[in-house]
Amino acid sequence: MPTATAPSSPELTNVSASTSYLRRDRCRPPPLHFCAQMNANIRSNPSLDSPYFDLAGHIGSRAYCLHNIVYGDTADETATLLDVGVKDLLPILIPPPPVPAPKGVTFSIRKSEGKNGLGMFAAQNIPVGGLITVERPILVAPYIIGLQTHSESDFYTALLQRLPADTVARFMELANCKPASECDIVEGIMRTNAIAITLDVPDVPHPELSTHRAIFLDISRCNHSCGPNARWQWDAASFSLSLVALRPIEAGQEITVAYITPTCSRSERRTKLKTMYNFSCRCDFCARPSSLTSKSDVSRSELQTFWAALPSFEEWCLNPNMGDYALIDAHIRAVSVIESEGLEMLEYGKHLDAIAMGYGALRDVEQFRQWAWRARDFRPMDPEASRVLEGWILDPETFPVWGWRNLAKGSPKN
Ligand SMILES: C[S@@+](CC[C@H](N)C(=O)[O-])C[C@H]1O[C@@H](n2cnc3c(N)ncnc32)[C@H](O)[C@@H]1O
Repeated sequence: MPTATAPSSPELTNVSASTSYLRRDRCRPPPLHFCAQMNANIRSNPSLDSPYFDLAGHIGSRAYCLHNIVYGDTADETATLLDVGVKDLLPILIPPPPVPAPKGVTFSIRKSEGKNGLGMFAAQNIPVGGLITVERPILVAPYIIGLQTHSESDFYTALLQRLPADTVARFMELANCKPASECDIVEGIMRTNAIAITLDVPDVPHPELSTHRAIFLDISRCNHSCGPNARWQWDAASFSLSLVALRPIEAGQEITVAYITPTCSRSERRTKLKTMYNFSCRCDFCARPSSLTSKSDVSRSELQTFWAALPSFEEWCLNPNMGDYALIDAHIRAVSVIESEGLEMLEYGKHLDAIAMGYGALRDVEQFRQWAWRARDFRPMDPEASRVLEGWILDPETFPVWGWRNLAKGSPKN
């Protein structure tokens, strides 16, 4: 087991007890070919959403500080390396998470057979949409650190030095999937466990990327599944990550998330996971018999293009040549594929909403109520949306698009 002591940190200018500013005087621009490669990678990465990223400009305009966030509602602390503009946007008092942590013990962390180490397991039955845990990060750093003076590992080490010894010890016990030939232990742990979070970025010519890396000590123990039963939900305002059930999870079942978007084929998924996280996936979906693989691959690729191939709700409402159930049937098919592939993480709630809307437009009270309840149950974490939906379920005639399809076809609304 590696020791929890952190080696020496990068050069810092101490300004106050809680914030240190990193010196930029030895900062050199990286070689042109490196900039070109990084620009191409970042601009083409849809999750970073930065089609005009310019590494040279980014580096030239960065000034960072090391700053510990403390919270009013817990004794937890987060050590952050942030662009000074981003740090200045943090509120002085960070509010508590939007939904209070669940009562009682919801999970335990223990050995997971076949999954290289530990995993998170449900300690009680958790309903669909149920909150499993809510956690603050111990450490946050930019996705790309625009200072060439130190290695990435040096920055992470400086952050660890700002945390209590028991927190550092727990960090050092996290999984490391990277070989020593690639990077040191601290960087390996970061690359294995960091979760992408989005922070508010300042509106300047070369903004910091909003995507940052964050470490969460409990949620990091969730293993991957190609049909996960839980998802992460980041709330930037309260600096908290919630883990939410995507379908009912029974006590004792492993809680899993998806490390990659699992709509590609089984072999592509396995190649990605091996390259990025160095493991051969042992999830239940990869373990299905090979006779089911090609059907599953086709179903997953169908979901990738589902929305592009579909007319909009308004088009369907206004076009009497389209069948009354054309849109509803397409969404019901998507729901059934999602359920058989365990992909509720993929806009499942949007399909439920669309089906309820379709039945509402057709003035079918019974079906409208049934699907609207399912849509509500899927997201109980959003109390305001639930309240609005409950109002419509109670009195469907108040639903904003009630009877629209019938109206477009020339029949009366009521
Ligand atoms: C973020 S950690 C997850 C928790 C980890 N099992 C632990 O003991 O802390 C990621 C590592 O867990 C293992 N892992 C996660 N999901 C897996 C899966 N579906 N099959 C096999 N190994 C998996 C891999 O070794 C991977 O690099």
